[in-house]
Amino acid sequence: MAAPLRLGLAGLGTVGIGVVQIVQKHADLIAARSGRAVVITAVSARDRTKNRDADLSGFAWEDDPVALACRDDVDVFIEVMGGHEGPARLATEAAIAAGKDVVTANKALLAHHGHQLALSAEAGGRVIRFEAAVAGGIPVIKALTEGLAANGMRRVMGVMNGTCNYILTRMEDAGLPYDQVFEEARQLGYLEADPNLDVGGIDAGHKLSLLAAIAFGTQVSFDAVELEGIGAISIDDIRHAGDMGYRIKLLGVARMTGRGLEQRMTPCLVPMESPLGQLSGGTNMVVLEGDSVGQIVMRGAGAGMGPTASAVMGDVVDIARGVRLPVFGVPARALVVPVAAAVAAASAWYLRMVLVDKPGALAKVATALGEAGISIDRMRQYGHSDAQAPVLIVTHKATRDDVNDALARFGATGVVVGTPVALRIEDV
Ligand SMILES: NC(=O)C1=CN([C@@H]2O[C@H](COP(=O)(O)OP(=O)(O)OC[C@H]3O[C@@H](n4cnc5c(N)ncnc54)[C@H](OP(=O)(O)O)[C@@H]3O)[C@@H](O)[C@H]2O)C=CC1
Ligand SMILES: N[C@@H](CCO)C(=O)O
Repeated sequence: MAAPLRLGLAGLGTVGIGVVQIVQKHADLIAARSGRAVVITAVSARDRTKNRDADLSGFAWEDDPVALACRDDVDVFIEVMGGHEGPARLATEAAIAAGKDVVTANKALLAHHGHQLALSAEAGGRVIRFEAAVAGGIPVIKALTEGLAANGMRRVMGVMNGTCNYILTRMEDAGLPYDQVFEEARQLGYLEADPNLDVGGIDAGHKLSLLAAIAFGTQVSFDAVELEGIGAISIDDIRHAGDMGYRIKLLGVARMTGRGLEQRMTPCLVPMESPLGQLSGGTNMVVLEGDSVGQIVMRGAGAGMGPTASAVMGDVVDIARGVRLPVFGVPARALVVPVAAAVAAASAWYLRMVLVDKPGALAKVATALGEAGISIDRMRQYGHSDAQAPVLIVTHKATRDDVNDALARFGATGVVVGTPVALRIEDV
């Protein structure tokens, strides 16, 4: 049998301890599948005295993750600390410079620095693997990079932030407002230290930018992702969307259009009976569409100790087996700089507004839509006892610019109360 593959593990939190547990529990199985033993030689975290619910006595300790990354007895540096700057970036760069392969769960690091890291790693003949960084335990990177390698990808999309999906489904199931469910999620420990990473769509946007790079052979371009969080979604929208046969999801969509690369992570309506519409709780779902394979739907745990460590160790086993692929599927130097699509493709839209209940109000709104070039598909007015009427409109296909034009025209009608809500309906 070949010499053992030696791991240096930086980060002993949720994911790091999950990695330790898998290495210890499945040492024989991993050795059999890898053709060599896989061992942890050294670890690093901030606080050496912390009780970590795992036996770490057989591992050397480094206070500094950069020192860990450079140790002679480390072949693969596993970065599960988090953060796109500071120790995660420094130690990953040091590991590559020291000739180590890298496995990371850190989507923020790769969304911001993935291209440069990939160039450095590939120049030195090293690999960076990041299955755990996108949709946790779902092996979507492997599916896209390997199983679908012979497809021209049409679209990748998905619900890739479990916390947001938990919040939206809990609002619907319990009939609770956003603020209350957000607080519940905080108490359950679901939210990132900076909750805006979750509810602002940033975490999921990081993940989408990595999928888009592989799917379309482009340099990671997180800055070009259109981001909109779930903070403005009301229980009224969830109910009304349901009345029209839809569920609201924080949905990421990436596709290459004639106008450039479209990447957006925004709240969207999807048909209730679709796989995405049926996705409840903290689960993730990724949908991959290739020109030969058609549509593939992958569903599973997007976070948590076991699922995320499973993905990290899947990458480690690949390295132990000798699998060596370019970081983003094609050599980093061949990845093209994407042109960002200035306007996303047209889609149907859900519009919710409150109208002054007086003759001709609805006609004024319909005229404004017509003037903006938007055709109405369906419309619904709710019964009401006061002088203000809630109205829902589902449009035929329109661009965001058309919708913005219509919203501006609504203001001039004098019959729309407050700010209307406009949400894209994704054709899934
Ligand atoms: N948790 C999850 O379900 C998922 C996490 N990820 C990603 O995995 C990574 C790790 O997440 P998670 O395990 O949840 O994070 P945790 O906060 O649970 O753990 C982070 C670990 O990193 C250590 N650490 C932080 N800063 C330093 C430093 N300066 N020097 C040395 N060690 C440091 C911490 O040390 P100490 O314990 O001493 O404080 C801790 O052990 C992140 O990039 C995250 O986005 C990806 C998918 C899912
Ligand atoms: N905060 C993330 C963790 C996994 O990346 C989520 O809720 O999905």
